[in-house]
Amino acid sequence: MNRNITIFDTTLRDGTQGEGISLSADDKLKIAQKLDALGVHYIEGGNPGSNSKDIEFFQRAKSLGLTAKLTAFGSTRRKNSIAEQDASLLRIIESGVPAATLVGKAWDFHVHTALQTSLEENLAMIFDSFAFLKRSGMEAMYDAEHFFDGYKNNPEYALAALRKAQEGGADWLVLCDTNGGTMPGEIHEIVSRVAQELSTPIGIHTHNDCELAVANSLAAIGAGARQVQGTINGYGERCGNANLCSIIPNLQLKLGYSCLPEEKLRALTSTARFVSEIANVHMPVGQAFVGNAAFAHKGGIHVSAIMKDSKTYEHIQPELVGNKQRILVSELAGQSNIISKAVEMGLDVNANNEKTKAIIDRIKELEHQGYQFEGADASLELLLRDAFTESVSIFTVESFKMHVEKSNGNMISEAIVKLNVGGQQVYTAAEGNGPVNALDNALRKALVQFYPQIENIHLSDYKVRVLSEKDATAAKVRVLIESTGLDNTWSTVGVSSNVIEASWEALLDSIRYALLQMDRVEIGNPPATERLGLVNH
Ligand SMILES: CC(=O)SCCNC(=O)CCNC(=O)[C@H](O)C(C)(C)COP(=O)(O)OP(=O)(O)OC[C@H]1O[C@@H](n2cnc3c(N)ncnc32)[C@H](O)[C@@H]1OP(=O)(O)O
Ligand SMILES: CC(=O)C(=O)O
Repeated sequence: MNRNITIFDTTLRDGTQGEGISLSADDKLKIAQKLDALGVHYIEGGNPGSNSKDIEFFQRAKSLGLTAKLTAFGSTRRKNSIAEQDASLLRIIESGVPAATLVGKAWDFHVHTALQTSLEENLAMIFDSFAFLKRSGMEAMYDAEHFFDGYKNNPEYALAALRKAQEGGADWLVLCDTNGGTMPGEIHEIVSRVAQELSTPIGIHTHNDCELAVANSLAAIGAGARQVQGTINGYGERCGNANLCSIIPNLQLKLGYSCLPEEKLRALTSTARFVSEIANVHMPVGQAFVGNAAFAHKGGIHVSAIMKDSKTYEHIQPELVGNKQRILVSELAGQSNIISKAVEMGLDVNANNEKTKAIIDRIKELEHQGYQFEGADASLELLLRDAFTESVSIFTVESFKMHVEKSNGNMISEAIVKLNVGGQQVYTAAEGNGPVNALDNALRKALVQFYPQIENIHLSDYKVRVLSEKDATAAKVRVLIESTGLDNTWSTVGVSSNVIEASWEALLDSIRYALLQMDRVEIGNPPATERLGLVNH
């Protein structure tokens, strides 16, 4: 039996039908290149009959030299018209791509209600449109819209629609679960019947309205479909399309089908993250296979076993899909979490070390106070280095002052910091577009003469969360700061009942971590406020 599966990516077409997703022509070109590098077989670039951005995309994509086949999307000709004059079909041919996908009705209810035409006219629309594209020398796929709903309502008509596309010369019959309401058992049964009735290869296109798009795609492949359509991260209309980032590894690593060359499968995680960045859609950390937490271990019992053999809590090796194992440190940690993290940092730590037990207790206590270290790797590293290495204090903070004023309608924030850097007292003031920005500017200004690379670091994210009584011992705020520079990104945390103090704490950790990265000096080791170098404030 042929176990090669054709991967058809529609991130650039159906993916952009997802709420909140809008891609420029430049974005689309970048994503197309990434998809090509991943090794997908077809890239549906858009709908040239819909808008000029998609026309521009197809025009510019010609020079990309893609290995994947670019595909343009459109619908069957309009009712009571002729294919040769249909604007949507003409735009597809003009786009110059080798392949086209035409959506056409397969549900009698839709023909009557949405198209408001006769069942015969819809069949003629399908036949004429494919015959025209084939005469124009294109490869052509039939996206049989609402095929499963149509089949359940009127199987003979749904099959007749497929036969018309086949007679017109369609190269693939792609069965669509457009409303996403079909169950995996039904998909298997219906695809099996289609595979018996028609000779043209079958594809599957599912939507995720019942959270079953991946399961339904796998069911269709099991019943004989050989092309699977989907999007990166499952973006798409309403609840989304079938997620190729789950379908591909499930087919290839679990079910023994061949979708992508093994080495290309390793690009899956970076592709998913790249597309999420360009689409500006946050990726769920727990996204299967490619999420940041897909192989992250938090519970002490899990980590203890993972260190003996990662198969104990991992269903595949994360590297197969380009992801990696992560060990999280939190109040649920045991000594295995701490040891594994410390070893990752190159620290010499063993299980029976008194310091290990002390630092676990300290982390649990800090988490109880509202700190959260799994999202603040750099603060955690400082804590562990403080605990396990000889330390040298780089600077101490003698005081800081904030001044916020509204003058002539303008808000002004000014910060003054007094530091002691290697015995030398430094006193600086700086303004900022808010108190935290002013503090950050004043701190850098004080340190830049000693550590010029600090100029290259900036705050890339700032989050404040109010902790309720149930999260901590008293109402407080937790500030998480993400900093970028030195070819790296790191996160730090601060907690206080005062948002300025919590921000200051996270800022100091960020700067101390940066200095550590610069490999100039070791970071200081004081506990609590001293840990932050805050002598007085
Ligand atoms: C299941 C899917 O995801 S299908 C793809 C859905 N994606 C999109 O719709 C995004 C791109 N769409 C567009 O830019 C526009 O809708 C266009 C350019 C295609 C059409 O725009 P308009 O001509 O203004 O029509 P409008 O969007 O209001 O309505 C769709 C028309 O297409 C007709 N139509 C729908 N499906 C088909 C089909 N398979 N074959 C032929 N005609 C169809 C409808 O009957 C309706 O015609 P009517 O105006 O005579 O009632
Ligand atoms: C064609 C398509 O996107 C659908 O039927 O869902």
